[in-house]
Amino acid sequence: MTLKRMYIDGAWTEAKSKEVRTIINPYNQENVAEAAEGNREDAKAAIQAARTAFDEGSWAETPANERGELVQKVADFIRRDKEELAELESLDTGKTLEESRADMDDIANVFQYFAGLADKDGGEMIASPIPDSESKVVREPVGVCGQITPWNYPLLQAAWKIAPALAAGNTIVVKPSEITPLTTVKVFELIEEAGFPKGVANLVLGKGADAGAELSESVDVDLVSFTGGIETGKKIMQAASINMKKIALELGGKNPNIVFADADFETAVDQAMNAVFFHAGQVCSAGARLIIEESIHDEFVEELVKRTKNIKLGNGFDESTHSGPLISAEHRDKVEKYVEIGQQEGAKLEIGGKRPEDPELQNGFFFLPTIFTNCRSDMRIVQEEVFGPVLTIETFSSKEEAVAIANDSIYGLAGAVFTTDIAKAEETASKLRMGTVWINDFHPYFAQAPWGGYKQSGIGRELGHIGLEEYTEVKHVFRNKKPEPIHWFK
Ligand SMILES: NC(=O)c1ccc[n+]([C@@H]2O[C@H](COP(=O)([O-])OP(=O)(O)OC[C@H]3O[C@@H](n4cnc5c(N)ncnc54)[C@H](O)[C@@H]3O)[C@@H](O)[C@H]2O)c1
Ligand SMILES: C[N+](C)(C)CC=O
Repeated sequence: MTLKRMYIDGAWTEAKSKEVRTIINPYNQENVAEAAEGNREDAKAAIQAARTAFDEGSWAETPANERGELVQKVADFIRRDKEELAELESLDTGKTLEESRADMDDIANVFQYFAGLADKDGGEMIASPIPDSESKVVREPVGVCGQITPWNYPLLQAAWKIAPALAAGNTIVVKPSEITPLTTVKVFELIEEAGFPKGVANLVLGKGADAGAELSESVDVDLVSFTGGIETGKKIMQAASINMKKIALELGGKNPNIVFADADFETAVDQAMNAVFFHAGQVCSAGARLIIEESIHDEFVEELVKRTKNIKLGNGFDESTHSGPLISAEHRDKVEKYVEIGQQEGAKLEIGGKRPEDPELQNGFFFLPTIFTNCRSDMRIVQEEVFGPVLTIETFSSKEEAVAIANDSIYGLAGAVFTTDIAKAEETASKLRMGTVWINDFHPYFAQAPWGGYKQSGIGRELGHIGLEEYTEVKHVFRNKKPEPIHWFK
């Protein structure tokens, strides 16, 4: 098995400690790769390489269209190597190959989008109120960016950070989740093939508390962008204060899905299933809180339960599989614990709530799709992010009540409303305190639209033109066209 290595200052390197981690397939726990397990020392070397490359200046000063051309090459290579990348992603995460292929399409689009944006902002002239002066606003790269990513969408979340940061002229150090590094390593091979100058893009592998913490603490890092859990996000925010580095945090969610009685029944049931059970619920924006109008509750639940019985868990490489396993034994323990909590709190278990008995699934970290009714907003199972295939169902009898329940959360990542009354949909959407609201749909995201959370779901936005702006500093340049003494101090 070839060792997956780090990419630091234009060279592939093992961990200074020589430590290695075995990467497993969560479907069957088979070893799929060995990866260098970096630590703080490796992260320091990567930060130093990025610092030198930035301070030396040639990357930031490379014409923006040329930076864009290199980023575009990565998009092209991802399309060329799509199948290999998709297979690696499915081996690493257990997600279905179909999902991984769709992720690779999205990822290539993200690189292409930011490649195209690289040279579109030429700055802005300001109407200066001071006679004989010129005032302009320009955007410049922030500097060295630390980028820390999670395991659920390993390459997608990395792409949302790598592509805009490089297009804007920053230098980067990426640290993927230690349990799912394979596609990020592969993309660094593509970055090398594209011909980025040495030190501009660096990859460090290893645990969050070591390599990741170094990225958030180092005074040589100017910006840290993190996608992951809320508790880690708090640590990163605190560590970032050491040198007031800029922060971008994409955190968790406990996302409401409001279904009015006048919604198209078939669409709403189908989408509610997909909202919560897609990728075994391991999606930040999973529709884990179904908030349904009382009058259709019983019929809706009956249909959901019927369809949930038919979800086929299995190997992501098998075309008949609907959903793969959870990522790890530890994560499945967490999901199980929440199911226990839900039952203790008085929620009614309608289906699931345990591991499958199918002998073929015993080596994987599988958990049955689970539905709870009789839920209330004050329950932990409703408030806390389970990040697994667990749906809670609450009811409402007025649109005001639906909004109040939906907003009763520390999170504000995403939510949806299903109704055939467009005025009601728009009014409800306007009252939801979330970064993304879908009307009669769930889950769409794309390179052109910003993504991020209100409240404790995060700080900042990725994607869209704002996703590029996050990687820039704004500078006002004022020029006196007729300089002369002002004689304030005589
Ligand atoms: N908002 C979004 O767009 C979005 C997208 C995907 C996932 N998520 C969230 O991610 C979470 C699941 O991912 P996870 O379990 O990998 O999250 P996590 O917070 O455990 O880990 C995320 C990354 O942070 C690193 N890390 C851990 N401790 C660290 C520390 N002290 N300092 C620096 N880095 C550290 C990890 O090694 C990993 O690379 C969920 O909460 C999910 O909602 C959010
Ligand atoms: C942001 N998204 C939806 C792609 C992945 C969240 O986990």
